[in-house]
Amino acid sequence: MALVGVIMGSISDWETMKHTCEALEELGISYEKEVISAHRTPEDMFEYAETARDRGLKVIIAGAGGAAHLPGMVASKTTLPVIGVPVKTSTLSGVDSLYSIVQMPGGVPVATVAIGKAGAKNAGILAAQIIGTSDSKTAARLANHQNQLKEKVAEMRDNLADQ
Ligand SMILES: Nc1c(C(=O)O)ncn1[C@@H]1O[C@H](COP(=O)(O)O)[C@@H](O)[C@H]1O
Repeated sequence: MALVGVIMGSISDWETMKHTCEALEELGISYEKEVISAHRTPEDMFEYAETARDRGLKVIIAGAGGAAHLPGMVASKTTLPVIGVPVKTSTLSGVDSLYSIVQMPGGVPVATVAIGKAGAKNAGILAAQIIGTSDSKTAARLANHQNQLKEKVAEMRDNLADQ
C-alpha cells in the first residue's frame, strides 16, 4: 500500500519529479505516482484529494509549473500534509511556480520546497521525515542518509587538502 502520493500537472514535470521518487525509493517509502491537473482534470483532482486519506496515503507531494495551482487546490480538499514542488519553467525559471505554490492564504498550508530537482529530492526526504515521526525503521534510514552526507563532506575535505 502506498504511503506517499506523488502527483504532477503534466508528464513534462517527470524530469523533475523523478528525483522525488528516487529519494522515496532510497528511503524505502512506498509511493504511487500520477498525472493530475487542477486545470485540465479538476474532477480527478478533487476525487484524488478527497479519497487520499482513506486509501492509506500519509503525505501528498504535488509538483507543477507556471500557474501551479495543483498543490494548493489539493491541500484545500484533504487533511493530509501536502508538499509542493515548484517545477522550473523555461519562461520565468520557476519563480512563477514558486510564487503560485508558496503564497497560500492563511489556513491552507502547503509545505513548499525549492525550485527544481533539489527541491523535488527534498520533497521526498521531507515526506519520509513526516512518516519517520511514527516509524522507527524509516527514522533509522534517515539517520543513515545523514551519515552518508557527512561521509561525502569528509571526502570533499580530503579532496580540498590535495588541491
Ligand atoms: N501548473 C499546472 C497544472 C495545475 O496546477 O493544475 N496543471 C498543469 N500545469 C503545468 O503546466 C506545465 C506545462 O504543461 P505541458 O508541458 O503539459 O504543457 C507543467 O509544468 C504543468 O505542471
